[in-house]
Amino acid sequence: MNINEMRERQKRIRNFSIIAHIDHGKSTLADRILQQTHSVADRDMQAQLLDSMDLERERGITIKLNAIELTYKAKDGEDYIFHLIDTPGHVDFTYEVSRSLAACEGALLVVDAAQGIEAQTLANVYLALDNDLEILPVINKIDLPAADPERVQFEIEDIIGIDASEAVHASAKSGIGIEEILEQIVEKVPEPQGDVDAPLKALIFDSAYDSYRGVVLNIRVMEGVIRPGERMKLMSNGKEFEVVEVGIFSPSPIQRDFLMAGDVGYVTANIKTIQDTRVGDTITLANNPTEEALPGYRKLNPMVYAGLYPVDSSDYNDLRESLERLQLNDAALQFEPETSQALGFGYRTGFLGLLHMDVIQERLEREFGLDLIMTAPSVIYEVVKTDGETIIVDNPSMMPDNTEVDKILEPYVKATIMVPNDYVGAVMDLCERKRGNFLTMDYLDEYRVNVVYEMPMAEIIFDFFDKLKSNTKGYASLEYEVIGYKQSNLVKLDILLNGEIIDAFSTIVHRDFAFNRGKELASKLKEIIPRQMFEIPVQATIGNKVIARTTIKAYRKDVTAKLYGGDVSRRKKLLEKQKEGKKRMKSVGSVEIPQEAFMAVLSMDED
Ligand SMILES: Nc1nc2c(ncn2[C@@H]2O[C@H](COP(=O)(O)OP(=O)(O)OP(=O)(O)O)[C@@H](O)[C@H]2O)c(=O)[nH]1
Repeated sequence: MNINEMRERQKRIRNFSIIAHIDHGKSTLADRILQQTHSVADRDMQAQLLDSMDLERERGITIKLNAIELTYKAKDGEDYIFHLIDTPGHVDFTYEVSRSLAACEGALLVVDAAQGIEAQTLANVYLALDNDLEILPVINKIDLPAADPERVQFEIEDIIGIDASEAVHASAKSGIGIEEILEQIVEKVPEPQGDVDAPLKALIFDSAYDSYRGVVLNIRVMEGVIRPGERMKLMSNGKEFEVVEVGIFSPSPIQRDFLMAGDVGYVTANIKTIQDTRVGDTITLANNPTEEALPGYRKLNPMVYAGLYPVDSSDYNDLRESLERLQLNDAALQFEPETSQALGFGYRTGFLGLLHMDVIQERLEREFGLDLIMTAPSVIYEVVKTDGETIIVDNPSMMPDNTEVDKILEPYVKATIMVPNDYVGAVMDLCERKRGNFLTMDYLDEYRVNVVYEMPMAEIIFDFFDKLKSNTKGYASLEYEVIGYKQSNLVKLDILLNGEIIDAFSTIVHRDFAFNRGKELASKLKEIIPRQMFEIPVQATIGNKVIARTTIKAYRKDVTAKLYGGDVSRRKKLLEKQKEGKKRMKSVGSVEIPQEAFMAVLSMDED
């Protein structure tokens, strides 16, 4: 294809993503679009094709980026080339959203016709507006009896401030409005602007590792053309590689002769070391390089830290390799070696939030076959010692002795909670109990209120989100951003089993909560830790002071003994359950501790 043909082709490219709050129907709509453009034969159509990982399918959330090329024959008779770039919907993954938006010119904004706009929708819309994207509102689920598209249309205009008069009324589920959406993409999403004749400038927006092809880079070409056989250069480190293959996903990979300005596709170049490529980096050509790299991405720092330990210590190296793999396209995941007296060798691992943490743990277990113990998550504390030195503590067991601590500062967030009128009282109650300071409250319309609190992040990462959902029948939505550090009256709470401190159980708590939390934790552990051959005293302490004590009694007989002669299948089941439970146990000294125990601190009901 010559340059002029490429310029003609470029006019028919449309790059867009779909932004939506969780559950508003993004994946269902993406599937419909795929179906309508005949990218996938109906019989191959698995529900929710874009969510490629099993894990995503099970959880029903989208956590990895995906880009798919589709061909759409529009009413004007032309074939258009669509690149649909998927984005995750959860608050932890905002950074991935901004990554994919940087590769698009437009975005479909999907809003549930019954739920209306939620806090996270707003956050994503602002990201899209920051990236100068054309936003096409889609009011989805109009088939629901509770749908109120007029109200939602008004909301979009009123709250977001964009014109929604041409918002498509759609039902992704029943296939209503899909064609109208496709036509609007052709008409309203701008064609890509980059010069195909300029030196290559391509943005790496995602990557994955393939054992045959090495690192597979997902790129958006901004300017120029890239072809197999050329020498490409990574602008951040100057490393050069020979391009082996370029292509697109449709949704399975299809090789191409080139990718040009405006295209979204993949590149392989025999890149074997995952550390060589970084998401957000710019690719150019070695013999005709561009002068300036693309802006790249804002670097995100982890907010939450937890210890990750292999149940079987011989898996330690595998754990490191697996974490490196995941880090390849997840720069926010960070880790470094750590040693616990109780758990042995592992990694202190940093995450963006609890969901991110959960997803990483599950991927490690499922995709890499590792059995892991994870300790309770912690935020990062700033500790000013009595000798004037300030240290950073991301692991409660590393907190210096009380006598050496002058003051402890903890991260605070500004939490914006969008909630229907009726639940404002419940939300405020909860925020006050979680040490929140009220900031503002705005009525968005006659039904909904934005309640804004400033709160310690530690309270948010514990069980705030679950409590918020249960106290508002699931109607509240939450968004938060870190605003800085504040001094708090915090203490370290230790747990002793058999008279020995188990470092992995240590937590930092507010002094006012410490007594209750200690008591609750001790009695919870008594429930969770199975009885053993001997009696185990459980103590909660602050400094040297014991604030709570319970005892795990020794067991006397086979758990199934009393079922003898009775129902055999039940006995089998019980034994199987025991076996399963075993897998996730860690021997600490002479005590077997199940994974659940390390998370006990997260699910306490002391307040
Ligand atoms: N009634 C009705 N239900 C819909 C419609 N579109 C999607 N749903 C349902 O809404 C639920 C959520 O849809 P998804 O497509 O998984 O939502 P999502 O926005 O992709 O969610 P995440 O992947 O978690 O971000 C599913 O149970 C869908 O079947 C619709 O038009 N009408």
